[in-house]
Amino acid sequence: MSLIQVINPNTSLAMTETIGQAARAVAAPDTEILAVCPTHGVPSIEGHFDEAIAAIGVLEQIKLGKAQGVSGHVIACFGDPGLLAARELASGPVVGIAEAAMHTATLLATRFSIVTTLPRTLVIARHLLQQYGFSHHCAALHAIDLPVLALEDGSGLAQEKVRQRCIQAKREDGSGAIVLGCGGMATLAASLTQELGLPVIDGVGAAVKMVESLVALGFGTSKYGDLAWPLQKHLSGAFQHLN
Ligand SMILES: NC(=O)NC1=NC(=O)NC1=O
Repeated sequence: MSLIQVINPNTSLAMTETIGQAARAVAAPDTEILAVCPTHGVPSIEGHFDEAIAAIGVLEQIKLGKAQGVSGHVIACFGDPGLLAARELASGPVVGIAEAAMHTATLLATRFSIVTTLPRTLVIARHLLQQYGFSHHCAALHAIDLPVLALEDGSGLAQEKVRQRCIQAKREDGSGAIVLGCGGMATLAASLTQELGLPVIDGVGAAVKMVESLVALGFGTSKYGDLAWPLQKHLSGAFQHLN
């Protein structure tokens, strides 16, 4: 039995539920999904400032997950906030949804497009493409120009905008696959794949399967080199609980 912690780095309980649903939809029968979010922090992550705040919440959840004996962790925000810091802290594998979705797309198509939320988050996706080495695989990036939490307002407007942008990307980009650039879009992937006739990839599901595979192969995060345990220091004030 594997217990995989899926961390929504923002504090939206509705989005945590959406993300948990997407994770459970693909999890193996012997995998239990523990969908969590920080108790304090930022309600949605839409820029560098939000990512910095969210990263602390990710580290708190990693620490809690370790104490609960989880086999591995998913960081379910498309900016992969705190990913390398989380890997220093974690024993098991830690996979971010952007990284997972991009890797998956390159296994299915020679070029992919990304459809995300606000235009100001496009640069974050571009930075990740460079960091992970996928810049030359990404044909185009699109933003629906709606805030992250519009995906949870029940109107269906954001979901329809995602659908329209995916149709446009298929028509214009020459991409063979599309990556959904927000954890809150996770439950849209299967229906869009069906409708568009090409892989529309949700990073939550991709990351859950990658963590399952890494655990099944007997791998945890390397503790040799820069991802070794954090150096022992006394953390003070608001960070004492991370000691
Ligand atoms: N590009 C994004 O929309 N990133 C995200 N912000 C969140 O709060 N969750 C995401 O996945």
